[in-house]
Amino acid sequence: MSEHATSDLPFAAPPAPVPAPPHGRPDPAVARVVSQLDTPALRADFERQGAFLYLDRFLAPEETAQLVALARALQPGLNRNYLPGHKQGGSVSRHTIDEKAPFIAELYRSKALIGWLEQISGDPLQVCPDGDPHAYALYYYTRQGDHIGWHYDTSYYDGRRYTLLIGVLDESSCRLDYELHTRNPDVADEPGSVQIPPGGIVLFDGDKLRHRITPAGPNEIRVSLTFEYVTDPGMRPWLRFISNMKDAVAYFGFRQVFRRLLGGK
Ligand SMILES: O=C(O)CCC(=O)C(=O)O
Ligand SMILES: [Fe+2]
Repeated sequence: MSEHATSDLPFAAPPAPVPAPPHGRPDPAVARVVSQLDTPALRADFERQGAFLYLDRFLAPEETAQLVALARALQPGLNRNYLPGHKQGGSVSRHTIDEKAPFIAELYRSKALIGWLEQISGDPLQVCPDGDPHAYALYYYTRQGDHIGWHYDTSYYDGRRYTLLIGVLDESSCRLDYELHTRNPDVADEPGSVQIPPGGIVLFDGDKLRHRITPAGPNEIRVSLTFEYVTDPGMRPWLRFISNMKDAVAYFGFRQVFRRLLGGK
């Protein structure tokens, strides 16, 4: 079901060492960025689009460059999955990120970022519990046909689940296709399609946005970073089981998802 891939790198260079963090922490950089945005107008856009927002520019160039360097450095350790008809691609879980790319973990917890997302969504937001391998993760589309079929980012939590996608690398023809308002009988469905440039973002309520990533062509690469925030981090035990199984099979592999339960690293 999964393998460690090292042979599909479209880069000539050998894997780079994990780069040192840039000067300064991500939080002040995000604070600077969001202070320059017209947040009330963006909140209105989010509402009008049924809990969806796309910004082609968000992160500052330094933080974006850091993400690009980390994505390239972590690529050799990714976990590849193939679910016929639904998904093919690679991912790096929050556990690997914690070990090798703490800059990303810090960005995830940035108070300025979470505060801004709360303003846009209108919901008080919390980070996901430590055991959730999906709390923050990198997705890689590096082989021809890598894609994710139509789906919702269903919340298994007791509260709502928001997904923040951050564009990291896009040298691909992949598109994020989506349909707004599908769960709202009073508003007509509204299709759309974007590519997320490095440093751009997409924010949505996972239960409201039907979306997919179209298949990569040959010699293409796309990497996106996903952050998941919730309004209530409680989860019923059997839904936790389903969520863990989905993450093990579709994303990160059993070792990453169940390593705490199994007592391993
Ligand atoms: O790669 C992306 O940008 C989004 C992937 C996605 O929709 C998912 O894994 O649920
Ligand atoms: Fe998704």
